[in-house]
Amino acid sequence: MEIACIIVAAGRGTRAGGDVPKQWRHLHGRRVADWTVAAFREHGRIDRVVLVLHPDDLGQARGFRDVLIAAGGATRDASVLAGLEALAGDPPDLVLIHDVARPLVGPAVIDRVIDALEHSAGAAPALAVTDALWMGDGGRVAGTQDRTGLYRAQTPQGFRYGAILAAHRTHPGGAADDVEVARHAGLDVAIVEGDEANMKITGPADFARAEKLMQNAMGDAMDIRVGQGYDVHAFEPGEACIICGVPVPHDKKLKGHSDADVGMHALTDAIYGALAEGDIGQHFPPSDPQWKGAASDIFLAHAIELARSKGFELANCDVTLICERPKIGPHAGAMRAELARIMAVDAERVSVKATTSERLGFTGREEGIASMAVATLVKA
Ligand SMILES: Nc1ccn([C@@H]2O[C@H](COP(=O)(O)OP(=O)(O)OP(=O)(O)O)[C@@H](O)[C@H]2O)c(=O)n1
Ligand SMILES: C[C@](O)(CO)[C@H](O)COP(=O)(O)O
Repeated sequence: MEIACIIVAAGRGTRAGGDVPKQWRHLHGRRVADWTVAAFREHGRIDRVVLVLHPDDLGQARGFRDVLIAAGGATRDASVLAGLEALAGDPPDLVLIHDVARPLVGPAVIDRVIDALEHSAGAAPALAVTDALWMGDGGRVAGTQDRTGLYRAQTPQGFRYGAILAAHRTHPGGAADDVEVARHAGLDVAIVEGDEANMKITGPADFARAEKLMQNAMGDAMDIRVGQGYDVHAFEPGEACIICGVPVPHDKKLKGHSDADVGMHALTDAIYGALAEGDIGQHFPPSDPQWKGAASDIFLAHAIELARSKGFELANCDVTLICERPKIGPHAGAMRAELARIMAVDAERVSVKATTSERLGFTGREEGIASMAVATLVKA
């Protein structure tokens, strides 16, 4: 049974406000979209993830690995249809459709939806309404509404792929969700238990609520790991050194099998160290010709993905570069930003600093650069 997930992320988040659409704002150190994508990529039963982006946001696609990107439409249902069409060439058996704005979706809700699809053409999580319901008019109560049998709908909403594709293709548009589209096409939809934590970030105040829920989820079973890394590369004739992903003009370059990015190598080793997963040489042997001249972001991205696959997030990292020259200070901000981009974390969690060795030893003689790094990983 092949299962795909479509995450719709092409909305503009007008009700949430802010300088950027809500899916690109940070929550507990990562973008909302990163949390949502990770919830499905790290769920063992989902084979493929499609992320539907607004055409103006397609540049964000490079921040996601092993995710199929589709361009969304002007409405939520147009974006869902774009995601479904992106799978049509190689159709899955089942598809789950989820709002990017629900980053706190947990594995149990996803499992309940998938399990219900064994016996139903559609299944979706919901919570029974427990508050009294009123009609309002001009700030006054104008009537009451019986809440019996009423539910608050959540996502992911799951369906047999062929049936929901056909339903969306023929729907006139304007549906609030995919259950409405499915029911319009005569499909039966089962209700499974939702989760209060699976809230949708809609208004400005929802960020604070989501942050609190995220902190609770992280704090429940705190598992903290610390790792250190150390690396050295010698100079050779050249015009620039690549350090923490940033080309720094110099009258020498660093010598190595890859791009010799001494800072990024130390940080990568710190992450492997925190995971007790050996070191960079074990994962990317220098004897292997495919890593010759490789950009070191591959190594760092691998280490952080390994951490995430084990349920860890980077709490912070600190890289120290030891050299007389080139001067690191003017480039430290760009280095932090680049390391943060590769690891998909907030730059505020990434430190890059430098020191000299007071002209002592090999760094003092300007024969090369040394780097030390520390990384802290936290498991939710
Ligand atoms: N044209 C659209 C509109 C919405 N969505 C997605 O549908 C989900 C639910 O929509 P909502 O919370 O309303 O998000 P926005 O449309 O972004 O918010 P707003 O209505 O406040 O602008 C979100 O994941 C949103 O990105 C989409 O993919 N394409
Ligand atoms: C699909 C949905 O999340 C179900 O609750 C919701 O209807 C979509 O968001 P919107 O605020 O209604 O656009």
